[in-house]
Amino acid sequence: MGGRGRSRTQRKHFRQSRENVWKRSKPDPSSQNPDATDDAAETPNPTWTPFATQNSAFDEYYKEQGIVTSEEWDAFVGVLRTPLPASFRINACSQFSADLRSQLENDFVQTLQAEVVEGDDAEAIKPLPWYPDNLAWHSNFSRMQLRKNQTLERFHEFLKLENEIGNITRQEAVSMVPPLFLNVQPNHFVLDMCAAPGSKTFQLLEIIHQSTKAGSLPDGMVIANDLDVQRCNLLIHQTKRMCTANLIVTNHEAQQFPGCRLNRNHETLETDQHISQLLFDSVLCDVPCSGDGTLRKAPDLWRKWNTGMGNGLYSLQVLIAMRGLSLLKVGGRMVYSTCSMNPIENEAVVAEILRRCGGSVELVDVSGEHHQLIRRPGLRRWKVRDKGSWLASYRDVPKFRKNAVLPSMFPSGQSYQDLVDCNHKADTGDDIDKGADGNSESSTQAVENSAMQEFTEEVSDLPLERCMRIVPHDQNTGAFFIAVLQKVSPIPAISIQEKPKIEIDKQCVEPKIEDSNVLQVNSLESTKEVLEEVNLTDHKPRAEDLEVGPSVACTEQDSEEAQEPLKTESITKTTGKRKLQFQGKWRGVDPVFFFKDETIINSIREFYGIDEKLPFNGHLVTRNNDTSHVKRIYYVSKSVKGVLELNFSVGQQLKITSIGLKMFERQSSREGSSAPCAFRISSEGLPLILPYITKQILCASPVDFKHLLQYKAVKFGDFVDAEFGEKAANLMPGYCVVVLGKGKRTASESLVVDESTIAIGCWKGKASLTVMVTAMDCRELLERLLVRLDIDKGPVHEDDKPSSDKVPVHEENKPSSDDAGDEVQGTNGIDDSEATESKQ
Ligand SMILES: C[S@@+](CC[C@H](N)C(=O)[O-])C[C@H]1O[C@@H](n2cnc3c(N)ncnc32)[C@H](O)[C@@H]1O
Repeated sequence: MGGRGRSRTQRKHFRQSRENVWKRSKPDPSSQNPDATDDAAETPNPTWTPFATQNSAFDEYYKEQGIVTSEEWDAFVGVLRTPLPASFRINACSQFSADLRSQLENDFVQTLQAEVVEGDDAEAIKPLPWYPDNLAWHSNFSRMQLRKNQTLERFHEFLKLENEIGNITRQEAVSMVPPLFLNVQPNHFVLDMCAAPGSKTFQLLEIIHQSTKAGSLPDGMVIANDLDVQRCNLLIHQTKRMCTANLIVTNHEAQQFPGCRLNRNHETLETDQHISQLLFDSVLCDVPCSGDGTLRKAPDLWRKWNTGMGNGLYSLQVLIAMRGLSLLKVGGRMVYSTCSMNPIENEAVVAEILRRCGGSVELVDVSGEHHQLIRRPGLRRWKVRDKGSWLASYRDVPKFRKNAVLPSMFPSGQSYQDLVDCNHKADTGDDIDKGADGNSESSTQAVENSAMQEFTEEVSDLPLERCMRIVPHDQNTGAFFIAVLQKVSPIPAISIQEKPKIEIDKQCVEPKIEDSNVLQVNSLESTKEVLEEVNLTDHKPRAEDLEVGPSVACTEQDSEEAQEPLKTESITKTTGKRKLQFQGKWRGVDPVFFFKDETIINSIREFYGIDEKLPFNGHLVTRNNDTSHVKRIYYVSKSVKGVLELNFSVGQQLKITSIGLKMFERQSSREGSSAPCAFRISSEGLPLILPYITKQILCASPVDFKHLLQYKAVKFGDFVDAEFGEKAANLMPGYCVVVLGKGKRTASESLVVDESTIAIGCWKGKASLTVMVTAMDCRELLERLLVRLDIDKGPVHEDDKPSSDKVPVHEENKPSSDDAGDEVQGTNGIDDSEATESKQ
């Protein structure tokens, strides 16, 4: 499973208004820097001037924080000012992962080396040493070079195509690190709290699926959540390439992610309920951040950077991380990560959550894991900068800034009063260990001294050196911060003394960084205090998110009612065919229904001869309760089914934007007029269902399979293997599956499906077979087959040689797609455009 998504690109929906990173259309005199000329060679436009890759506030800030030594400073900023080299990852679940790796190792490594600038001894491309199995690669070409340099075209085309298909993912090297430290297992329930655009979700799914056999599904699952709907769509598009039935995409504020806890009454009622609340084995908390670790990719940030960006996000980051920990099972791991270098968004957040969890959460020492990854220890001392002043302790915070600068942002995590109290305790001898000499007076004095010391330069007493900071000049990457946390016991009931008032200095914070590291200022406006584990009250949805029907103000009562899914059906008068419109609980999101229409299910099972071993009961869902209008039927794994059942029992607390694997699609009227079954198998669903299909399936010789991919439609009489042509002619009209045969007498071969089996969906028309695979997928599959089977040079087996009356199909005599064209709406007419089925 996975990595064989045959989806059509719908990029236009997702193109962000992101500025092109290393060029600027209109010169901005205020930000021009005559010294920053190092990227000028990249552009063909002589009037182009590079970004000002300098910001004195940035320099002052990070020099003072000491994230690198003063001797290293020049090397550090020097690398930050150069474009980021491209990196990518082979999808471990792809059928072609070994082929792709071998192509990189044996072909591109050599051919691309010629393109490396003379005198530069760096490798053109190389595997990232810390990533398992040579699956992640670093290239010394920037994205711009790949786009502009014609001799790199073949490699660039390779990256684009394989990325689109889902065989590789282009991803920043450092962004691949957090999932590696999560220790995810195939049976894990994983929560990815801030998941869009989804590169780490994809990695997590790969791990879940890593040892899955053909036709089976892992026990684990991933819930990928993001606050931003548009970005959720991008995430759905990304993860569709994975072809997984083990994913739910949700759209919540992560700090209020619902716990879906069943109350006791429910529990007694639903005796067969397997899951009684949402708790996860692993949580990825890749929070929104200021993103200055991405400066090499987004140099525009040089101009925008200011200290308010990090300070303003601190409270939200703490809230999200706390929510993640409360949803984590005891014994589970949570990785907290940012692409920011700022200690306020990093060590200060980690320190605060450790304090709040009071020993129930440990910061894990991962220095022995993935040791080839060069990382620096986390800081134990830092300062806060606010409104142009350096603050060494909370004592230094002016009164009017006390709402914006919090005690917990400082290394001691204490307010002045806390320290005074602490000294007082020391004075009275409470809670203070006697000194080794038993001299309490000297101990008290020592504490006082240390408290006073902290006023001048605070040092955290937590083991923050266990955090990891990746800096760009260590291994030619972006920057990243990672902390691995383990929950060792339930989080105690603590009263949060510090009520973090989320106050953003809007003058300081730039609200738009249109990148994967988006700063979401608006999300903060509705942020509330996180619910502690002990009072994990059921999540109350935001009123504005609830579907209450047109022009009805949402009252508290409405939202209560909305918690009862059955009562939320409302009849809406529409002008179209559909009079009855079932509204879901969440505004703008189609509701999820278990699909139980026996007539349709039986007709599908019967038509394709689907073995009963593939369970349908409770595994099929739709986004439309009107079965006569259902367009798509999705398949969900057992784990996802369990979560869905729980979600129904708790009043649909989860706002689900996407769920499961698209398995069946209704034939359009043109396609389906002559087909006995109204549904075809979707290309995403084919790998899962393939081992269970016993009808409408044929095995083609490599030559005939190649011809299908090349010509898209082949007349029955034109197949090289006449027996295959005959069998194809005898199929029922409509959708069918053609498997690439391995043996000699392919058409009569008994079908054995395993992970390496390659199959495509076709349409059986009156006179021909027509492939139902996108042009791009055909191209990619052909390329892979040519490499793997060496079939370009002619028939693979002697017996397959065409006889004089079985002339192979050439371009000039390629079969007309007359009959197929009548029925198939564009041979590749697979419409993947909708993330959810709002138009069903
Ligand atoms: C650093 S990016 C995540 C990158 C992602 N993990 C990946 O690897 O592709 C942060 C994400 O957090 C989302 N976000 C911002 N505020 C949020 C909130 N309160 N709850 C959930 N997501 C939020 C943003 O929309 C953004 O997509």
